[in-house]
Amino acid sequence: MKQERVTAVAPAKVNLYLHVTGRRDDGYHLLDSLVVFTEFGDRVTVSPAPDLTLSVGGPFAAAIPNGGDNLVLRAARALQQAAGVTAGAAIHLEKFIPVAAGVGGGSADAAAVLKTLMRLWELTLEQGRLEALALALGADVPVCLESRSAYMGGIGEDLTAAPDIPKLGILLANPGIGLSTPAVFKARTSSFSDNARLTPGELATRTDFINALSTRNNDLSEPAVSLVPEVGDLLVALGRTDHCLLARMSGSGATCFALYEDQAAAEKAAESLGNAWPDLWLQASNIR
Ligand SMILES: C[C@@](CO)(OP(=O)(O)O)[C@H](O)COP(=O)(O)OP(=O)(O)OC[C@H]1O[C@@H](n2ccc(N)nc2=O)[C@H](O)[C@@H]1O
Ligand SMILES: Nc1ncnc2c1ncn2[C@@H]1O[C@H](COP(=O)(O)OP(=O)(O)O)[C@@H](O)[C@H]1O
Repeated sequence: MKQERVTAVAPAKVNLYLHVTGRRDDGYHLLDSLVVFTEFGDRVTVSPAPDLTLSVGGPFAAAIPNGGDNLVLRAARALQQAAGVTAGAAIHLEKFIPVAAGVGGGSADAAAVLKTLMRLWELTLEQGRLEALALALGADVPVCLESRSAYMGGIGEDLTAAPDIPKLGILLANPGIGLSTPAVFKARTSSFSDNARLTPGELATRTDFINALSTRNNDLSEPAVSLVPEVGDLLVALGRTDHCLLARMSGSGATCFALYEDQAAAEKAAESLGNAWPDLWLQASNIR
């Protein structure tokens, strides 16, 4: 039956650890990261229409381009071309994820629009072609297609599903300052790190998992703090919230996260942190 309207959540991405393990000749960096997704995210809706159009709503609508530069329209056009589609679509994006924030908002939107348009246009695209199309849109788009916990290698295209990870609540916190991904990679001064995938034993219990994560890093937080010192203050503040298990920056920042036993503890932490730091953007959720 022809789809009238297809909706999907575009979940925020979090790098629980991120090691920079090398650099390619073209300047892209090789990564080793455990990537997870939150229950919180943007929302993408596509409906039949003769042309491709985009409308954007939600709290961060004004922070993204609403024309052809928007990743959502770039993704839709790339899919149209790859599959030889002549139909259009009216795309509506509700933007709840902060922008240029290290939580993959644009990548999640691009992945969600690929998935929803494939259903709307009743397309089957070979998985390898879809993944190549996703990677051409951004290094984080392939992992967002699955939106499941995964180890990410290469520049983002080498994905391995992660075993089940213990249930955890998460608090996302953003100081309201955008950080450019290339600028953060460029500001790195330290040497390359090793790959550091977790062993099955390190995933056995929540305590084992948190201990294991504590021995890994986000190699981009040092350069991010050098560019935006507020990120360092935020990490200290998150680490001091009641029952915080781990506080760290995600991706190239500036969003930081803290892990808790459940969402209720994350919500309590959000309340106390919000009182102390009123212009902070805060969102409690669970890891999916
Ligand atoms: C750092 C990460 C970690 O998950 O997340 P974010 O901070 O963006 O959320 C990602 O690798 C980002 O992915 P994404 O944001 O899609 O990157 P792209 O648009 O492809 O690349 C933007 C720029 O970042 C740098 N870049 C990106 C990925 C990578 N593996 N090495 C790099 O050096 C390059 O300078 C590139 O020109
Ligand atoms: N739909 C979109 N959502 C977010 N950012 C977008 C979108 N389309 C284009 N952009 C641009 O992509 C850049 C990266 O944004 P984002 O994906 O939020 O960053 P990050 O990967 O660091 O979380 C920003 O400069 C933004 O203007």
